[in-house]
Amino acid sequence: MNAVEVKGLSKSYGGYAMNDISFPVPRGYITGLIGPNGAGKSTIIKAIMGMIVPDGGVITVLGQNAGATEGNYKQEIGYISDENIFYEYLSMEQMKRIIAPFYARWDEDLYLKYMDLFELPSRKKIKDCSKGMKTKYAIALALSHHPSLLIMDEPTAGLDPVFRRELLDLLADYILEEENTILFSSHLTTDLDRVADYVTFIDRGRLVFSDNKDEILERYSIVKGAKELLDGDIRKEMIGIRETEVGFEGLSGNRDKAVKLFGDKVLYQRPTLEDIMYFTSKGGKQHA
Ligand SMILES: Nc1ncnc2c1ncn2[C@@H]1O[C@H](COP(=O)(O)OP(=O)(O)OP(=O)(O)O)[C@@H](O)[C@H]1O
Repeated sequence: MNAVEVKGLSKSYGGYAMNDISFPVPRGYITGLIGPNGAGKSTIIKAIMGMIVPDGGVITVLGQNAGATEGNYKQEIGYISDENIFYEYLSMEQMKRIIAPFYARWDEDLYLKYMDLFELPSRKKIKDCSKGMKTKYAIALALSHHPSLLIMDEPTAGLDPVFRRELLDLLADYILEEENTILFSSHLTTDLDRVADYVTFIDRGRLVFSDNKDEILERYSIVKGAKELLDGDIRKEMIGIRETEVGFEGLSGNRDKAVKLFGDKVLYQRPTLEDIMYFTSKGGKQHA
């Protein structure tokens, strides 16, 4: 079963168009939403949260239509925005007192545990918090009402490497519990390399793929070879190519086919999500 289903989503703004995006967020797993700056990740997340009205498509969240006013499915969602959505002039404690009553399953002890764990001073005004502190605060609030679906828009962007790791451990614990689900958007893909089960990749408003992460990393391959091998055949097979002084490095979307075509004349390496994002975006631009 899917916690979220996005079907045929489209949305345009001035010079930007997102067209016919469909992907699932399977229940019980971590799905990463990746893409370069401006790809449309926040637009998709806002549409899932019912915060913007799409031009077309249907989004179901925990069995309800996104944006539906009836029902209380939002009780089940912990949302971490990439923007500050709190009243800046309030302290963290004052803001919490406004937010907590909206949630039937608010757990004050759990909130205090996270505030302590994240070393957040509750009397500090939100405007005086660093970017990382604000993110930690948003995470504490989001987790303290026992959501079954955690939707995080670029949560690791302002965090130091130590806390980033702690957060990933925390998410790993969260996902162990019952049927909890995470949708996690980021252009910093190393975190998702580590924790995602499924990955949806958006590039300039179009869906590149949405699949099991391990299958994606098996299917794609980095291909490295000497410059003299770089002919039309190789170029045609590659999603993107980077030429260096001595040779080339490219990305193939089909490792088996590349091996059949080029045999042992080139080297094959398992890519990272960042490699896939880099070559797809760059390759796409070069051939546009
Ligand atoms: N309210 C708006 N009005 C006009 N254009 C918008 C609006 N919101 C988003 N856009 C445009 O839509 C496109 C996608 O933006 P979006 O914030 O979804 O990208 P993103 O993938 O989240 O990027 P980033 O990684 O930089 O946060 C961009 O070109 C952006 O300028």
